[in-house]
Amino acid sequence: MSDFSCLAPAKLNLFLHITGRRADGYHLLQTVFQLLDYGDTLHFKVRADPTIARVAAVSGVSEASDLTLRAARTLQAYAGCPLGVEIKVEKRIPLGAGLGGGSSDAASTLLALNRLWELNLSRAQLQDLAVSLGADVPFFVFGYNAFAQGIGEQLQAVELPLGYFLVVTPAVQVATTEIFATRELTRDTKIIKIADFLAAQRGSAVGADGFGRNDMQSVVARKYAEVAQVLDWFKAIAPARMTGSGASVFAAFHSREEALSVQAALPDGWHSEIAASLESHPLLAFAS
Ligand SMILES: C[C@](O)(CO)[C@H](O)COP(=O)(O)OP(=O)(O)OC[C@H]1O[C@@H](n2ccc(N)nc2=O)[C@H](O)[C@@H]1O
Ligand SMILES: Nc1ncnc2c1ncn2[C@@H]1O[C@H](COP(=O)(O)OP(=O)(O)OP(=O)(O)O)[C@@H](O)[C@H]1O
Repeated sequence: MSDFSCLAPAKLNLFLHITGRRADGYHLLQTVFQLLDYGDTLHFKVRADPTIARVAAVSGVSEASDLTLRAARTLQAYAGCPLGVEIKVEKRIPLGAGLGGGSSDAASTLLALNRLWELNLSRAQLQDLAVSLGADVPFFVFGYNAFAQGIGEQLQAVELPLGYFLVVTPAVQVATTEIFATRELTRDTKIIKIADFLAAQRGSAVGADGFGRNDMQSVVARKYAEVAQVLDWFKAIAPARMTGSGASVFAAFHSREEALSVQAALPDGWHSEIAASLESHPLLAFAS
């Protein structure tokens, strides 16, 4: 069906610090987002009438909550665009895994339709629209590996070393809202300067393992035994950490071979991917 197809890449949070809370209840974060070369594939077919439709449902995602449709409708209304689109998502990024799948699908929809509908909106305008779709969406529109603050919408590009990530996703979906609402969550981690992270990373391993932590990890591991089990397994093998609000856990390696050898040792039945780091969103050149 497709006029245009593109990747909606997954992300990792290399560390995730919760430093406070806004008056509206949203949490203030400091995090480094790493783009991966693996993700969903989106297909778009522009329509001459204003209909926005999905060709096939993503399993477990209702029409009303589908972030690709919400992104397209938000953009159409903002720009007063008379055109429509049919969208098909080939889903690879597991749901509720902390890999930003829905957010990335939404951002790629904004970037692709800005070009396909010939709207010429600026990146800053798209980022403003993005935050209304979810806290992780502005990062994917920004399109570079980034240090993020605020609720994730204040972004600063960072150069990260190239590397390979083994991402293990237990068979549970973690609800981000539930974890942010947990009373025992640490919400007062000391504010860092990005220079601290960059200095720690210089000359050290990819993924800057060791720098900072994921403040949601202990809460998620207590609630979801499957996540605790994956973190435990890695203890004797390689430094590993949860991404976002989980459930995925990742470890960083210098070569694909190293990642493959650890993957080969995983217990039978565990779902895993090996992904390389990506410097920028593949749609950036197309969308601007
Ligand atoms: C955990 C992260 O993935 C880290 O990158 C993000 O902070 C979550 O981003 P997201 O999935 O795009 O989250 P959203 O869909 O915007 O928010 C889901 C819910 O999580 C809570 N939420 C989210 C982001 C944030 N900074 N503080 C929050 O308290 C809010 O209750 C919100 O209603
Ligand atoms: N295209 C989509 N792909 C995945 N989830 C979607 C999509 N559209 C809407 N959603 C909804 O968003 C919810 C969160 O999905 P997602 O996979 O992005 O979570 P996540 O990886 O934990 O995200 P994050 O890292 O941003 O917290 C899903 O449970 C689903 O209801």
